[in-house]
Amino acid sequence: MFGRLTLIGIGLIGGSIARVARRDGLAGEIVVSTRRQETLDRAAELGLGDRYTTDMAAAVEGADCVIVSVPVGASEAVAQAIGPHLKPGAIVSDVGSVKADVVRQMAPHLPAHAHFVPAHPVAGTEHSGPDAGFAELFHNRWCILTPPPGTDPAAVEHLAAFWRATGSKVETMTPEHHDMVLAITSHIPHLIAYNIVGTAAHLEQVTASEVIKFSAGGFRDFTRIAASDPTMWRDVFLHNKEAVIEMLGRFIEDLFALQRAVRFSDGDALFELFTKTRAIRRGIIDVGQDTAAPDFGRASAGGPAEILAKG
Ligand SMILES: NC(=O)C1=CN([C@@H]2O[C@H](COP(=O)(O)OP(=O)(O)OC[C@H]3O[C@@H](n4cnc5c(N)ncnc54)[C@H](O)[C@@H]3O)[C@@H](O)[C@H]2O)C=CC1
Ligand SMILES: O=C(O)C(=O)Cc1ccc(O)cc1
Repeated sequence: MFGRLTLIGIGLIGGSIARVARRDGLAGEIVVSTRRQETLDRAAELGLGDRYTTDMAAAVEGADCVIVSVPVGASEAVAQAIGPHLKPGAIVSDVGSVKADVVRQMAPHLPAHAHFVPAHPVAGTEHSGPDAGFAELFHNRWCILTPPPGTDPAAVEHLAAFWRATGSKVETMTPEHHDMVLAITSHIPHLIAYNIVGTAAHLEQVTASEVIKFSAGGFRDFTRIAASDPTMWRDVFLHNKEAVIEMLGRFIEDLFALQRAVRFSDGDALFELFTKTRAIRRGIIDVGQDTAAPDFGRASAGGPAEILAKG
């Protein structure tokens, strides 16, 4: 796929790209670069690359493709460091969970002779660091590309082919649309998990040991998500503010409608909503993962507030 692939940042995502690229021969040479020597040493122990350096400028020299896998708040500093050293025709990409702000941070520092194709593999776990990666992470998961208008179609197709070779399914959209969709499907679920675990931890009448002891499946699932990396998630919320606030507004409206239904014992409204949400889950399991990318324009047509308002 690429002669020389440079990975800047070698945590869960960079480490998973390294593993699948190595396993399936997707790159002639893998150069690994990260900020801290300790992380680089660990990556070397794990055999994730062919060459290792903390000097990002040196790491990208002669690279055919550079993939930046760092917390989104660090994107600008990385682009600044690597921009002047990219070879003509190099593809530069990232894996950030936020797209519009990453484009704003990186694009001004990249030379016109490189091709910038931002990407987001929608695949991950609550773990982080080079040990957390695994080659199968991207298998049958979506990877969203958000190339700026005018990007060389051949470069977009080259990166798309790389992601397909990792096992991903590829979809292209604008960064703004990406950020709105991911705000509701990923960012707000994480915010809710952080919030509910925080609320439980602050309860005065319930001890911490009771929270653990009596946590049913639902709460346990939230604690897994709330164990996600604090730096990464702080950066997601700082850099996708507008979309998160917009979607959070809708979420809060719907939550108030649900509170009202509980207060007034409106069993019919609750039953109707829960029936619809069950069908949505079954739809995801039956077809969603394997066929089309989710269409959130359609899904927003009959939200909880509308269903509950009718009841
Ligand atoms: N964790 C997940 O489930 C997913 C994460 N992402 C995105 O991938 C990116 C990387 O996330 P992970 O691999 O999970 O994180 P991680 O914490 O496992 O790895 C981050 C890497 O970036 C390096 N790094 C940290 N700060 C840096 C800085 N200021 N300058 C240069 N390098 C720095 C670290 O040394 C490490 O190698 C993030 O932008 C995140 O939004 C995308 C999909 C899923
Ligand atoms: O662990 C989970 O449940 C996730 O949701 C993983 C994840 C985190 C961030 C992303 O941008 C994509 C996927």
